[in-house]
Amino acid sequence: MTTTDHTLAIAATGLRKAYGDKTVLDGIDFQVPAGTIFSLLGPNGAGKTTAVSILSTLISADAGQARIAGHDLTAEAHAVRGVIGVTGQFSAVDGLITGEENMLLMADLHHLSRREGRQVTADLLERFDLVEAAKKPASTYSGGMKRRLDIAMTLVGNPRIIFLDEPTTGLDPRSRHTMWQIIRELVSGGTTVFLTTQYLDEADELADRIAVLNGGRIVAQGSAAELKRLVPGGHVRLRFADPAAYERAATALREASRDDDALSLQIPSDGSQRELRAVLDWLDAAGIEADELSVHTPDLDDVFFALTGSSVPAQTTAQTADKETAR
Ligand SMILES: Nc1ncnc2c1ncn2[C@@H]1O[C@H](COP(=O)(O)OP(=O)(O)OP(=O)(O)O)[C@@H](O)[C@H]1O
Repeated sequence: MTTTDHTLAIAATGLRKAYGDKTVLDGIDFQVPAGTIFSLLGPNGAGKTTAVSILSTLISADAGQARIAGHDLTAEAHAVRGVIGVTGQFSAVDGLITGEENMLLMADLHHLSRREGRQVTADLLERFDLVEAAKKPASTYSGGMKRRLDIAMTLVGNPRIIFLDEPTTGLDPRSRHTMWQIIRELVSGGTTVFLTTQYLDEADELADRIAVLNGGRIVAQGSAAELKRLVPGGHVRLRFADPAAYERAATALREASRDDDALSLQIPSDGSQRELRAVLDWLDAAGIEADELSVHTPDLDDVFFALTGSSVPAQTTAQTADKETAR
């Protein structure tokens, strides 16, 4: 890695944590460059929340070290708290008071003057589309509104690094997309985001780097594209309208698997330009024209399954868009 230390928002080495004889984190290492989104992806109980709790100084690790914005997690815990914001699964929102009052309370906690507090609150309520709801008790907010308020409250302290622990769990598809948009905007403004999720499509959409956590260990780490290359499953699909052309192609292309009903052939491929060109050249040389050619690259579902051996949460499978690209 070429990144020098001061450009790293988070650097963790050998983090361990056990509860009794149950090892939750078994020595995990990762680095998060400033201004990027890092996603810790793992099934229920993998240890994601534990990792966030350690990195945000809520609990201490049994072993290992971490630096947050250059500050040592244990020796400089106070400085660490000054640069981070945390939005957890259990919201900090107080339902009995209004959204605006929740924000003002946060401004007080950060020792902002009354004027500053009012200004920041007004700006953030506007930015998170909560102006209309601002004077209503937060208990009347929808799940998506509560999450937005929660993040807005986290931003009052102007943190450079934000930990978002499963920010879209339980949200409907529209609210999830709004949340993704919010996260992207945060990062384009220079904030670093450490995101935990059990949703592969979420990590795929947002993260610059993804670490797959399973059984207390990071079993793979890389960009979504790098992770997808770890697993087989890529192929090119040729579809024919003319049964005779289909037959000719199927006879000549022995390695292809056939789907006689759909008149389509599937050829294993890594989806690279070179392999795609080979298929096109072969079609040209044989004088066969396919009516449709599509490339399927393995998606994170395939990766997750291959790495963790566990099945993917049902919601994720349903929401994962078809990754086929047709021409
Ligand atoms: N305070 C605690 N005492 C004992 N066990 C704990 C404690 N906190 C967490 N655990 C255990 O550690 C494991 C990891 O929990 P953690 O909450 O970090 O997982 P997670 O990946 O965030 O899962 P989820 O997606 O369900 O929130 C779980 O088996 C959990 O039961």
